[in-house]
Amino acid sequence: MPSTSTLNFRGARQSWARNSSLRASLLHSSSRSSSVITQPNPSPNTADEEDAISLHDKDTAFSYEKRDQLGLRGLIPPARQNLETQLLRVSNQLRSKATSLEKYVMLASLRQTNTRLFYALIMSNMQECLPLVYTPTVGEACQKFSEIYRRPEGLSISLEDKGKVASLVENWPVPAGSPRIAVITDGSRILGLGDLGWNGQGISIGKLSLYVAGAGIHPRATIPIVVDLGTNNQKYLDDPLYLGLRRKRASTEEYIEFLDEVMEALHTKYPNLIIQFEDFSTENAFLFLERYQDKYPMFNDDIQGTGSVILSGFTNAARVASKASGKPLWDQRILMAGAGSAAIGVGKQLMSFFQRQGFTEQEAKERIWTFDSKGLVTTNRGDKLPEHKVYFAREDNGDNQSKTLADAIDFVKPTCILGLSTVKGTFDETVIRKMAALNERPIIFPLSNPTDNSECTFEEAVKWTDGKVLFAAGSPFPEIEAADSPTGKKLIPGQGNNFYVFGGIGLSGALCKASRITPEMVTESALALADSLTEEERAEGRIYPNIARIREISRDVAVRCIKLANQQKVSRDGGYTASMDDEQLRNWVQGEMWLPAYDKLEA
Ligand SMILES: O=C([O-])CC(=O)C(=O)O
Ligand SMILES: [Mg+2]
Repeated sequence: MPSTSTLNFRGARQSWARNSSLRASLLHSSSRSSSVITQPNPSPNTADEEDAISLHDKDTAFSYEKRDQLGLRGLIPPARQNLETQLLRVSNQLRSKATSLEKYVMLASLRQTNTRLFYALIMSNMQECLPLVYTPTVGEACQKFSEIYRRPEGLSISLEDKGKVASLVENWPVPAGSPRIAVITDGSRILGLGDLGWNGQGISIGKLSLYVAGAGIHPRATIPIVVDLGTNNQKYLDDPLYLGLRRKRASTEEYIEFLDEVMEALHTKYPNLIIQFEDFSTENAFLFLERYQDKYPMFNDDIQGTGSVILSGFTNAARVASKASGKPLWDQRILMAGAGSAAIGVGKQLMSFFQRQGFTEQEAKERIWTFDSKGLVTTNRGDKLPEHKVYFAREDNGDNQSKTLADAIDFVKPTCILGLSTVKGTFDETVIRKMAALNERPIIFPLSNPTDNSECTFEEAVKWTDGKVLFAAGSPFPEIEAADSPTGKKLIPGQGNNFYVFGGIGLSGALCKASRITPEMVTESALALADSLTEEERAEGRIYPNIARIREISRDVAVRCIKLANQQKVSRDGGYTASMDDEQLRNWVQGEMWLPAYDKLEA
């Protein structure tokens, strides 16, 4: 093992030091421990002694006996404090920070120094912490990732490593078979912020923090990955602090060859690893999904995860809208502002809403319109459409070439508009008022992230529809109190963000050792999410469940996806999960979810 120069406690004894090597301490792993995964489906969550040490200090929670054993007497303040007291301290510290970015930096350093305390903190207050660890703050953090960098937290695989990726993967400090989930990005389209190059590493880390907090994946069983194929962001290329490769992005051929090597290396080393593709630019997102989905257990979060969550929120919103208008549930017309990876993914998922009600594929497709920067996407508008836009391109528009969204609304008469444009203000007053005039309960989902890119705010949507809107955004917005609400009732904005499902999808794949993440599993995740809304939540006007229940939701999504994986024969757990009834499966999944406790080692 490397030297002990990075020890938190330099004087600690060898036994402690062994687990505090550079790699172990930076990456939350123990090179000795093999407790993460053995056969057939062990709990990775046993908080044994080694685990506690490798997941870092319990600090003042160590008993005096333990301090003696580890050579820590005198290196920790005399007080013995449990997790709750430590939580109080870090919550206060967090609240004392002035900006969201400072809070992000503080939380990241807590994740690196006391992993359990970090997760205990965010799980104890999802509402406050989620926007700091994830959207929207993670967007700013990625933009400045090279500036705020302290220490490595994931794998960086760059073009410089071509031909050596397999040996690079060997450097990841966990035993073979252990990691369960990787999130991989090339940084080329981070949220709605464009090409951030290597700085996209922050999105892999953020998503995996949610995998742990929201789906109970063991922190050590996660691998955040950035593949660095250069960047076309000149600002970074000129910035001396930028930590990525200083070159323009590689050609598509080079790209494919390199990604093939990366996927092969990861899969060979970790055959059960579920690989989530995140924030690849549209063309590459589709390209790699098509290339790998029948070969590896992988999925694309922006195409499939977002599609699933919107299908779920739309289904719940359509039920409310149909009740209010007295029109049939299927009587929906959807106009999407945007035609990138998320938009097409959402469109394709939404088709299953119509197909489940008896529509053919063609009929379902005809209830969906796309609109991009050049106007309504049609086959006769005179430009060459990229392949992914062709599917939803209209042929039935006659002479109509709506150039503005307002024109398109007049033409399409939608019941629902979805914002996937990354352009703030796309849903302006004219657009929103038109939707309110057309519909009893207009469905308006401004989905672009982070908050600054949202097509409209919750307040605007409420104001311009007199509170009639059925709303979900990609990023969080504050609730509107009864006193300020045009309806006299408290209004709660939905957050149609893929975090509702990606954790459950990934968890299902990891637990049943799925050989593939099938499109049907993704659709199942949407149905499970829609079904998870309780009567109380419906009565509160929600179309998505309260995020505080994310663990329960991830469990239920995982259970449904595992059952489908068994039916589709893509699970590879030797019939282990197929042998369980529903309740057994639910309890087993629940038991597999890691909890950030100090457990028996607590003082
Ligand atoms: O990360 C998020 O908040 C949702 C997402 O995948 C994206 O916007 O690319
Ligand atoms: Mg994304």
